[in-house]
This record gives sequence, structure tokens and C-alpha cells, in this order.
Amino acid sequence: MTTQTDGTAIATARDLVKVYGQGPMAVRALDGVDVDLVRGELTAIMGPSGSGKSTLMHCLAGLDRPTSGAVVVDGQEISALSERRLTQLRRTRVGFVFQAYNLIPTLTALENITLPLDIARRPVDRAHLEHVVDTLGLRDRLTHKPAELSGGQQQRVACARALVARPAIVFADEPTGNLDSSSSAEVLGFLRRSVDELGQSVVMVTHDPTSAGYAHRVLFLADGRVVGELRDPTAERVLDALAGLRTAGRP
Ligand SMILES: Nc1ncnc2c1ncn2[C@@H]1O[C@H](COP(=O)(O)OP(=O)(O)OP(=O)(O)O)[C@@H](O)[C@H]1O
Repeated sequence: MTTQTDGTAIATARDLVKVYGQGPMAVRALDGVDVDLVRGELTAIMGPSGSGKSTLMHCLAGLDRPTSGAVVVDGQEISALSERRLTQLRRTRVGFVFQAYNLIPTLTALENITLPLDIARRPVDRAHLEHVVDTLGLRDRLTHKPAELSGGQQQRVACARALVARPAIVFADEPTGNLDSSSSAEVLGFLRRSVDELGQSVVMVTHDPTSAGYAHRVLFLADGRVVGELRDPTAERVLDALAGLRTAGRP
């Protein structure tokens, strides 16, 4: 197994603030976040409900604009980009995996996987496609429609779709939230392999210590701030860290 990280950042946030609403109703969802997501690593983001995990992911992925602060993705400062340039960046440099798979029901698995490239009118790199399909164990499922696939297989198709365009970074929002534990283990194992074998950089939001155990590093958020991190986590160490944060007065 090769690890292709060189320790540099693939995405960076500096003093990131996101305020929703105004006046007394304003919610400070991010309250000065500094993070460096390391190239070629699987990073998990954990924290209680409402701590700002999704907001942070959306700001890092260019899906939402911060109120202040800077976001750099793959060397590009994105906070100042026009909508058009931002859309272009999301299409070409960023991959997404959602909890609900978001596959097109009328297309086969293969057509779903290559859809982002087809939309962007970019050629399919056959060798890379084959590698992704094999890494995700989808070889014998390519002609199936989503309804003919299990939840775990559908999420693996969604992972392949995110990986096939060779994005700089993949954002996965609760990727195993709808899966049973064995399908979760499958999908997380493949996400980790995409990092270790394809050199992909992946960030995932999760509530589950077992899922976080697949990461190289876990970041803990509370009240819109990064309050801790763990390298080379196991589920047990994640549980201990969460308990420690609670004892320290965090929710
Ligand atoms: N569009 C919005 N308008 C107003 N407030 C919002 C909006 N989106 C998020 N918030 C608020 O910002 C805070 C952070 O929300 P966020 O969804 O980022 O948290 P989270 O950690 O992802 O939560 P969960 O684990 O429940 O998904 C919460 O208080 C939430 O209510």
C-alpha cells in the first residue's frame, strides 16, 4: 500500500467566519476556523449537531460563501472567485459524495459514473476509469440501474463518479449515513483505498467513531471552532477524545 501524501495542504481555511441571518437572530455557524487539509489524506470532521461541520464543508467546497476569511483549494483562493469561476472549479477540481447517493435512476452505473465528465465534455481516461471501477469493486455492476443495486453498491457508484474526474479533493457528507454497518465498512474501506492507492484527498463529515477510525486524521468542531484533532485514530481513541471534549465543557 502506498501513501501519496507529501504533507502539503490541498485545502486551507484561514480565520473562516460564517454568519447566517442578521441582528439578534444571527447564527455564527463558523467562528474563526483555521484548518489545513493534507494532500493525499482522508480527513474526518466530527462534532455535535449544529457545530458547523456542513457549513465548513460547504465553504471549503465552494458551495457556500464565507462571511469573512480565506479558503484556498488546490492553490486557488476561492473566496473572491466569480460565480462562473466557482462553478467551473466545482466541476473540474472538486468531487462530492452525498448521504443520499444522488444517482440518476434512468442511467446505468457506468453512465452515472461518467456523467460529470460527459456534462463537462471532457474525455474519459479509460485506464483511470478501469482502475477506479476495480478499486470500488464495481466491475460486474456497470450495466445495472441504481434500483438494481444495494445501498452500499449505489454509494460505491457515487464514489466512483466523484473519483473518475481526478478531482483535487473529494468532499463526502455523511457518506455512510444511510448504510448498514457492513455496507458502511465496504464504502469506507474503498474511500480509504482511493486515498492510499489512487492518491486522492478526501474529507468526510461523520457522526460515527467507527467511520472516523478509517481516517488518517480527525478534526473535532464545537460551536463553530476547531477544538481538537487526532492523528491515526481508532474508534476507541475517537470515543475517548469525544468524552474528553465533553468533560472539558464542550457539548
Ligand atoms: N441556511 C442557514 N440559515 C440559518 N442558519 C443556518 C443555516 N445553515 C446552518 N445554520 C445554522 O448554523 C449552525 C451550524 O450548522 P451546520 O449544519 O453547519 O452544523 P452541523 O455540525 O453540520 O450539524 P448536523 O450534524 O446536525 O448536520 C447551526 O446552528 C445551524 O442551525
